[in-house]
Amino acid sequence: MLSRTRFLGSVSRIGASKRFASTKSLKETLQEVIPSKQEQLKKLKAEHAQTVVGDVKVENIIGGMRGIKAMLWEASVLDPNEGIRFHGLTIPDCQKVLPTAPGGKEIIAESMLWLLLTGQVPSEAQTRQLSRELAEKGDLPAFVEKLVDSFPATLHPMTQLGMGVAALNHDSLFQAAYEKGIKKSEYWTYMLDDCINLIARLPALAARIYRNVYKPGTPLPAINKDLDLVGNYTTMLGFGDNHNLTEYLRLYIALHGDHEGGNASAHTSHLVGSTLSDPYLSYSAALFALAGPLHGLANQEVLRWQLAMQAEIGSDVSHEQIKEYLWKTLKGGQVVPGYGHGVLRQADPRFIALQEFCDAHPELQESSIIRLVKKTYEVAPDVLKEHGKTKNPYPNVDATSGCVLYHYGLKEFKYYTVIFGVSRALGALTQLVWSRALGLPIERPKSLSMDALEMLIK
Ligand SMILES: CC(=O)SCCNC(=O)CCNC(=O)[C@H](O)C(C)(C)COP(=O)(O)OP(=O)(O)OC[C@H]1O[C@@H](n2cnc3c(N)ncnc32)[C@H](O)[C@@H]1OP(=O)(O)O
Ligand SMILES: O=C([O-])CC(=O)C(=O)O
Repeated sequence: MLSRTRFLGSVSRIGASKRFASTKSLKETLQEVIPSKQEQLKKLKAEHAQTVVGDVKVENIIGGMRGIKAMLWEASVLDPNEGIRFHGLTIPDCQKVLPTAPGGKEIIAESMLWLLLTGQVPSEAQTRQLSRELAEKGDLPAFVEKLVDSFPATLHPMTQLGMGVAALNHDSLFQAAYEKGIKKSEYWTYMLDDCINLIARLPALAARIYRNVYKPGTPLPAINKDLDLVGNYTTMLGFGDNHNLTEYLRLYIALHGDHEGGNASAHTSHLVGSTLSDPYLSYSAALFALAGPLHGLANQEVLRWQLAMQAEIGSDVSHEQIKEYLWKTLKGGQVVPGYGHGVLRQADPRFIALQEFCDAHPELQESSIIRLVKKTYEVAPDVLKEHGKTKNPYPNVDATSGCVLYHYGLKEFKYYTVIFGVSRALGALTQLVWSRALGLPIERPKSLSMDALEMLIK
């Protein structure tokens, strides 16, 4: 198991620029950071355009492009064994240096967003300033409220979220400016404004969907200008008085924010954005990728699977009983949800961080579903190794994320991927700003038919 202590040494490697951000606003900070990144890209193009950094095998082409280094993504890089680093910072590094909410211990969305966008650790004051800006911009336009209210409660919450986000493009500043005719060098500023407006509005949209589907007729509280984004989100969901759930959601939303660029949701937003679609349309598309059970929807599937296990074999079970249940799932031709990964080859450090949250909260240690998740983790890797198919027999973040929500009373698991969707905006939208600041082109890889591939091989 990867331990938190294993990572602590890396905090000392954080560069001075990352530790001491100035008092400038987010836009001013980006204005300062962008020229050196533009210069870095110019140099890479001039000096290394023809340098080979990998080769493409037939297995990559027919295997979901796994392993091909083919995208620029600034905010985070994923190592198969160590997991994610955000601008070089591991999760424990971030837990040490990123500002939390007043009275809270967990990283908040605003400090993670600042880090992702600028590569700098924000000060407390900058974090609060961003919280206020997001709260001030958080209300939904009336027509979007009406649209969401018109959806049948039977429409999956992720479909509702994607449609709501797409409709918000009515107010896209980038699209309006593009129509007027702005210079390429100005694209990123309008992108940034759209991205901030979208992130600000996600809690109200996502909470409205929750209320409509699961708590119809209950009043949605107004946004509190003195609360952070997730504090407001939890309050609007109706769980504002549960401090531990609020803290858990802060951590959850910060950690799920970015996972480099190749994952299906981030890649989708990058692809759509590369056509100069605005951030609302780009991120709406990303949400529909996140809604697949092999990706974000796995957190709903994990809970469904763990509850079915609990119903069949009980809560107080032996390793042997869990092993048998795992084999039953595998022999039934199904995947074990929450295990395996396209890149990771060790337990996901996000999983570890969420498990540590559970270990630090006595009410979670006593929870039968959390105990079952932990016990499953003690057995599943060996079973998956013996099964011999998956390249990574270890848990990913989804193996535990939904089960904690369930324990805290947020039991409607079809809603869980919506929370992931509120989070993934941090990283996907960050890259849209950077793609425009760096002037990246439309994405258009080459495809081949099997006949064409065979000709190439000959
Ligand atoms: C936030 C996230 O998106 S994290 C991922 C969430 N998804 C899940 O937890 C769903 C379960 N896991 C999976 O389906 C896969 O591991 C994925 C989709 C995450 C990664 O897929 P791949 O990169 O193709 O995995 P890999 O190369 O290891 O797959 C090889 C084989 O092992 C199988 N396999 C992979 N993971 C599992 C698993 N958890 N249980 C059973 N079989 C598995 C694959 O289905 C594949 O079988 P096939 O050859 O019959 O097609
Ligand atoms: O990286 C991936 O492919 C899937 C994943 O864990 C994420 O997107 O958070």
